[in-house]
Amino acid sequence: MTPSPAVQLSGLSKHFGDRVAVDTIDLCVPAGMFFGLVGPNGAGKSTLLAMIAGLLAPDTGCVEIAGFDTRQRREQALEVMGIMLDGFSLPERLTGSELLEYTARLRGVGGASRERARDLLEILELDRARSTLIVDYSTGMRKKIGLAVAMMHRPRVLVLDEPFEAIDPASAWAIETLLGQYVDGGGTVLLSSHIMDVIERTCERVAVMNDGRILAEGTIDEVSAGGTLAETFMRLIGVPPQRDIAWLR
Ligand SMILES: Nc1ncnc2c1ncn2[C@@H]1O[C@H](COP(=O)(O)OP(=O)(O)OP(=O)(O)O)[C@@H](O)[C@H]1O
Repeated sequence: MTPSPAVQLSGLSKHFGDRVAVDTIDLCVPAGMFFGLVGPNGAGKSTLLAMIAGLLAPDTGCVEIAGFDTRQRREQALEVMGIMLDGFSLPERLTGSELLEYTARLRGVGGASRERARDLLEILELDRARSTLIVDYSTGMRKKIGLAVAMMHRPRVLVLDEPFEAIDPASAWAIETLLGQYVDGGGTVLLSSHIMDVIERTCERVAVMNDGRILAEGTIDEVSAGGTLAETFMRLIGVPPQRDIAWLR
């Protein structure tokens, strides 16, 4: 029997007033896939990911995570998912280790929690800040602890909104390796990013989004069509108009 797709979206839409943030999207992310979502600012990526994560109710359509409908079988869908979304608040008065211990208890990780927390803190180079409160973390450190929280219960599907934003190159490499291992072990990653070379290097498939719609979807080679992903992006989205600004000279 073929496994259910990790993420299946059918006719998903979301409006904010007159603005259509997500416009009737159908998308299938197969299990075991490293999948990238790219698009310009305001394309609707965060809105789409928030609906997938079950944190924003769609106006129309449905989301299934590993075969579980996020409305009808919400508990099961949330159980199999790890999420890191933009603007997700963290408990500021805990240290990174305390937050992972707390997450492990909430998620019922049990005896494996110490080893997992140690591995994640080490790989994400947060172990040196073991006793630092989250309120004192840098932006990049907050991203990294958010990723560790998402991974602690070893979910089947990881939904990550811009996990490489504000991350230094060495840490980005560590995160790429970590996510690569997770996918090699059968996990599914769905992430958004503005960093095209990371998407090209890590993802098997990519979707290009603009104005709430998916303009192209396929393997990196299919979507890039002999060029680079950045070139395809510019071709599909268009380049902002350029003009000479006299006062800059
Ligand atoms: N809570 C909200 N209320 C009103 N409008 C919103 C809200 N959230 C998003 N929008 C609008 O929906 C559209 C899509 O926004 P979204 O944040 O999903 O884009 P994005 O692709 O994630 O952008 P970025 O790359 O800049 O993070 C934008 O026009 C945005 O202004």
